[in-house]
Amino acid sequence: MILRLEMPPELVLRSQEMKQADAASIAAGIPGIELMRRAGGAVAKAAAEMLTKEAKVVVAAGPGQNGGDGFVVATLLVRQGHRVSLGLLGNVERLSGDAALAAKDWKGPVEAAEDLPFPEADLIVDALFGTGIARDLYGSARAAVERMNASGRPILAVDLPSGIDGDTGRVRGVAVRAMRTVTFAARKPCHLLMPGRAFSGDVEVADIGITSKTLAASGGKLFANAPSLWLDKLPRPELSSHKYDRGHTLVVSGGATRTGAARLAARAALRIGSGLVTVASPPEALGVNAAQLTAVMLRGCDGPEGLHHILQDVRLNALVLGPALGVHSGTRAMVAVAAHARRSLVLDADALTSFEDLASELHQAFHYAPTVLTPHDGEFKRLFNGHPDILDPESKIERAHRAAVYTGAVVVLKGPDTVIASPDGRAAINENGTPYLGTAGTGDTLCGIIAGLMAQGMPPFEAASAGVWIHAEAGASFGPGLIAEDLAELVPGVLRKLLN
Ligand SMILES: NC(=O)C1=CN([C@@H]2O[C@H](COP(=O)(O)OP(=O)(O)OC[C@H]3O[C@@H](n4cnc5c(N)ncnc54)[C@H](O)[C@@H]3O)[C@@H](O)[C@H]2O)[C@@H](O)CC1
Ligand SMILES: Nc1ncnc2c1ncn2[C@@H]1O[C@H](COP(=O)(O)OP(=O)(O)O)[C@@H](O)[C@H]1O
Ligand SMILES: [K+]
Repeated sequence: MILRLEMPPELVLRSQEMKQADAASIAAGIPGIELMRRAGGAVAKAAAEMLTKEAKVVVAAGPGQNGGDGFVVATLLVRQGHRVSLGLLGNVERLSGDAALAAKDWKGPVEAAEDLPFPEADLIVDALFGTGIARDLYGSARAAVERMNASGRPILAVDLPSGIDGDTGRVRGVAVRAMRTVTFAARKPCHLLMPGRAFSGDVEVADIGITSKTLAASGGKLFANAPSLWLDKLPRPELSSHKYDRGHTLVVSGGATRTGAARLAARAALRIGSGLVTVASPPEALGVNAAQLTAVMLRGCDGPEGLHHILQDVRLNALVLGPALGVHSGTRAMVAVAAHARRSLVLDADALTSFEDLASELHQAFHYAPTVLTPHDGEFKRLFNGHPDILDPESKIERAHRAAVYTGAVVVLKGPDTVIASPDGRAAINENGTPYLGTAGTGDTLCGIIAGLMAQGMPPFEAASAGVWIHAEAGASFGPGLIAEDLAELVPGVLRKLLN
């Protein structure tokens, strides 16, 4: 992964926002057909890179403007000397707007999309549906997609793979499995969210003349998670810094047989730069924790009262609660103590599951202190069980956002496509992870990284986004055989790249 540190944050636009950006560009003087020609031109260029001379290209065009792009691509590839078959879903007379104009330039025959000779193609161009998909595919649309996939030939998708929902990344019945996708002006959520990301192949963003100002005015709150989003807020120790300037993170440990999670989080907090880190341990686990901690400090902590007592020390400015704490009322009471103490807080695992059916106790609970919740899907469902307004949206971004608004916390909804959502409407989608992160204890490490960043003064949305990215980058740099213990040790290498 190449770090592009000076880049502005990369905006991701939803279908409606993209439509608005198209309309604003047209109003500003770029005719719609010109945008379509540029879009088709970019796809034709990508196609040409994948083709040898006089190759056989099969273009499948849909009934909307995505199909219009397909007509432009077909026309350009014929001019370049390729043998092109074009098929349409529906008939040419029913095309409208710019797609109808683009179709006029096409001088070849128009076949039925579902009957195209896909198996004979050197390259298939998928221009069936883009951002305008409105329902699940059936009938001839479904047949065309199934035949395209069954051919085993390489597929280049126009804007997004047909059948994928642009905003959610969900498969609408069936979807094209593309080798490569050329999209326009900005990536759409489906290029980053699963399963759309997997269907998109390599994604390239073509500049079709829509300015970054227009894009920002049309969207502006959804980002691809990358250093450009938070690097300016990543803590760097000053020449004069001492450890107390770099924050003090407290991680609460589980009982005698459940202490590993806290130590994983604590070590990660130390590695990310928290000046001091303390594990708060139940009395019966002090021995086992003491035997395995060195730079991390240790204190006895007997339940919620013990935590309240420890937090009288105002230098303890960030907390991790949840990993291996146990699912019970005592854990809920500790969350209440922590929220009341108004320190930076990361809640994970049992601290979330302990509120199963009791999410209303967390309603607006975190408005007063920087708080990050880090549920995986299962924890999220348990936590918001009985809150269909939060659980039901098909978009992972929307679910995370609603949970953030409900609780007042930044929500990190984990997975291969982790979404970080702030109550203020900002959200980021992470994409630099690796499936090797799916191993016991990596979530505990993530908590420690985020808390350690907040301990150093990083605001919660940026700390969560940076933490998720650094964690994923560390995991990806190791790859096969990764275990949670490796992660904290890989953090310095990632930090070195970011801070140098
Ligand atoms: N000026 C613009 O707005 C530009 C638009 N562009 C292209 O336009 C696309 C968006 O165009 P549209 O909004 O027309 O949307 P689409 O072309 O993605 O699809 C809409 C069409 O498909 C039909 N449809 C939707 N779901 C269906 C289903 N399940 N089964 C059968 N038919 C279905 C709709 O009735 C409509 O005719 C973008 O993805 C992009 O490729 C580009 O040309 C760039 C410029
Ligand atoms: N397929 C995947 N690709 C990328 N990241 C993944 C994948 N599967 C899991 N992860 C990441 O691994 C971590 C697992 O956390 P979690 O489920 O809480 O595990 P644990 O409770 O064992 O610590 C999360 O950061 C998650 O985003
Ligand atoms: K498409």
